[in-house]
Amino acid sequence: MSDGGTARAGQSERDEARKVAESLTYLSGFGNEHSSEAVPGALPVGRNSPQRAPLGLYAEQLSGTAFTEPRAVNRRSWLYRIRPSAAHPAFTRAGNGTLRTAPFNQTAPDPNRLRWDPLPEPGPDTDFLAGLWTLGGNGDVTQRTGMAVHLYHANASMKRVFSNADGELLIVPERGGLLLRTEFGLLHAEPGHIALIPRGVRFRVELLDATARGYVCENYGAAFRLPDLGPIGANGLANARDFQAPVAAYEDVEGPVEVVNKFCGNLWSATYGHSPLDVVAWHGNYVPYVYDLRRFNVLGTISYDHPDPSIFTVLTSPSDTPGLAGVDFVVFAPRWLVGEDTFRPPYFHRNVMSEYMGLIEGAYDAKAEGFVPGGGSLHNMMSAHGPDRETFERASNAELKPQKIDDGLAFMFETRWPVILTPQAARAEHVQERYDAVWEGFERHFREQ
Ligand SMILES: O=C(O)Cc1cc(O)ccc1O
Ligand SMILES: [Fe+2]
Repeated sequence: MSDGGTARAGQSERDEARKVAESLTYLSGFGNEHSSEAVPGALPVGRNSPQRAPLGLYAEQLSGTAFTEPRAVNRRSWLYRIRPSAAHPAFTRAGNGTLRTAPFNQTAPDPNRLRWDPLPEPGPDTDFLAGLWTLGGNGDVTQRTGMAVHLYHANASMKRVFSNADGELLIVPERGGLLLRTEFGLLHAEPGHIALIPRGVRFRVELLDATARGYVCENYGAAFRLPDLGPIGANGLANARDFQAPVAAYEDVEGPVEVVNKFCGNLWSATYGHSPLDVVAWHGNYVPYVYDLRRFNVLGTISYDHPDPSIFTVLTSPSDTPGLAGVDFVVFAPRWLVGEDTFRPPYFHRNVMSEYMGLIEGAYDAKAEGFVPGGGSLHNMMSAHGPDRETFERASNAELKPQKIDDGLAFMFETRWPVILTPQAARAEHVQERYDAVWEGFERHFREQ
């Protein structure tokens, strides 16, 4: 096929995938006990593991938590599939590409404020998995602690299937829609949505546009959950009912399918004789999901001062110390600012937590320039940061009438441990050399009386 022919074939595949993505239906609710069958009668009734599962299917339990974890956090699903997952040959090592895993110990932890431009263009035929590029992270995958920050840039749909034994993947698209074909069914995520693939769940990413770009938080720790609301009450922030899980959908493919598994940092590959996305029915509460960040119910001050951004937490992965997250996912969504006698943008601060920020769209209210969609910044623990000079001057002198911030969508992965860079991130061509300059030139205004 000529190049033009390949491009046209790619376009018609994407059109097909988009049609599928736009006609999906979902099950709603975070952490619910869902059940779904693609063929009526495929789910056993009244038991999980009958002597013979309906329709000649094989039953399998997928455990996301230890069997004995408390009921409120216990996560598992029962899958009814055409072939047992166990039916596969040995995995052999594959190249890791630009994907890296904790422990991150190849660079000296960096106290500097750092900022990157977007990733460069991907090479030809780069699928989502090959397009993953690790910026850094913390913890130790073998201890199931910590997290990694990845970015991705892809221009081809995956033909292979991927699963990650190392942690869950929180995907934050910034450019290009995604169709995620998972064992549980199909999910559609556009920029402004997030998609979450639990640890160990197999999936394939198909592109709905010519290129796809975005961010991934890989969470080695406890599964993301909704934060407690405390005095906020029973509603608000991300509402549980807006999280959407797939309905069962299966591929009945006999023939070679490459399955790639990330295990303790390395990619391993095996060629199965069938598609492992062959789950005809399932039930349980360990499921992939999507969420539209524009549904986030943003709360803030209606009197004075700038609240801490924990009030914008969408999902949190608790650690063993109450209130101290392994990682929080925080969104800065459109909102009104009304604080009186208040410096309204983010304040200057030094934080014991480490902050990686990305931008999905538009601009962010603490930075006048240089923080661009697809780029990112890292303010490691205790590093001094906040508004750049231009933002400071503007906000200090602004007339404080009610103001709608609706020109952007930014987010933060905030973690209790410093983010240690990979060598490729430390030396990247797209690192901004003079980021410190955004805090240069603050005038001295101090007067003793
Ligand atoms: O640094 C940042 O821009 C993130 C941030 C936002 C905010 O509103 C308050 C504190 C904070 O760390
Ligand atoms: Fe900050």
